[in-house]
Amino acid sequence: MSTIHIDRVSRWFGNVVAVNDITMDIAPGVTGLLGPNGAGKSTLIHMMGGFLSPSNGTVTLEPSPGPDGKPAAAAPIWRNEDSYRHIGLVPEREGMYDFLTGEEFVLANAELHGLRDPRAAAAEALATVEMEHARDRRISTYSKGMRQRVKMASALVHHPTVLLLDEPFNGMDPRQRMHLMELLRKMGDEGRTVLFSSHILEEVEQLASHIEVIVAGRHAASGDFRKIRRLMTDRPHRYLVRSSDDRRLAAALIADASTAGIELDRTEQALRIQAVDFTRFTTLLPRVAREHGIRLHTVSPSDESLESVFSYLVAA
Ligand SMILES: Nc1ncnc2c1ncn2[C@@H]1O[C@H](COP(=O)(O)OP(=O)(O)OP(=O)(O)O)[C@@H](O)[C@H]1O
Repeated sequence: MSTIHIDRVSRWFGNVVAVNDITMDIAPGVTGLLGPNGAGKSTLIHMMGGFLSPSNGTVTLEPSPGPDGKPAAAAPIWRNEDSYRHIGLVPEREGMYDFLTGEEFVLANAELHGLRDPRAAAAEALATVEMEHARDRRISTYSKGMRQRVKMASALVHHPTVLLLDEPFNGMDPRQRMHLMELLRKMGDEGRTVLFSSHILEEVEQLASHIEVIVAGRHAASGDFRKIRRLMTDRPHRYLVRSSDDRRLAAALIADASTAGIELDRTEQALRIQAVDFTRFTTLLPRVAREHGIRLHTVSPSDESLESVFSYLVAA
């Protein structure tokens, strides 16, 4: 069982601050790292994997106890060869050695780790991701999903206790996605520390028992899916509503506590409604319309994008 401790970590590139003073622990089991594009997920993962040095703060690995059962000392990951034995990283980048076969690619990593029987280890890792059938084909002939799986095999070849995956489901078809989810879930259940990044909430919901949210380089929220979901549904929601009588509808809705503000948008010829209690408002609106004989023409959320949800979480 390994834990990664991220302590007041920042990373900047020139004057771009990609990760800004983040503190969190990644414990055994499956953790989802959720955040919109450009949030700093890849940068954070690369620091956890020892591919990138923090500009400030420390990323340390507290490895599983050795064969004698004694807990090993926590050590910084950056430039620490020993920690690389515990970590497998599946990068998002497609840049691979296209001229190699899948097997050669995985074998190269097995050799780099100095494994006793690299060939057997590579064969086992390729079998784990169901890629034996294509092991002799060049990577240049692989589909996106196959490339993803061969990267995964390469990251798993030395049986790491920590597996880090950057946007692993990108480009996968539903079957491959399900298979990878099963695999990651199994690894989490075995007590490995699995962290994957995603900007898709539903993906994270299906797999992660614990979620860390980062936005614009900052740690925005942490908890289980229900807690994060609650933060999202409890936030003010904005709707654009068009009806047969906007003024009467506005007057009737504003009387209810679930509605925080209503304005008449003349250009859109619609009401802009801010609701504070999502569940209550969604039952209130059709009821009020029915009671007043008003027909609803359009009801559309005007800020449902993940970005706006995230910006709310950050401001909270
Ligand atoms: N090598 C680099 N040089 C300059 N800026 C960088 C570098 N790497 C990342 N950045 C910047 O740091 C910020 C965070 O990038 P990062 O790739 O970590 O985000 P992300 O959450 O993984 O996004 P995505 O999902 O789009 O990959 C972005 O503004 C990005 O442009």
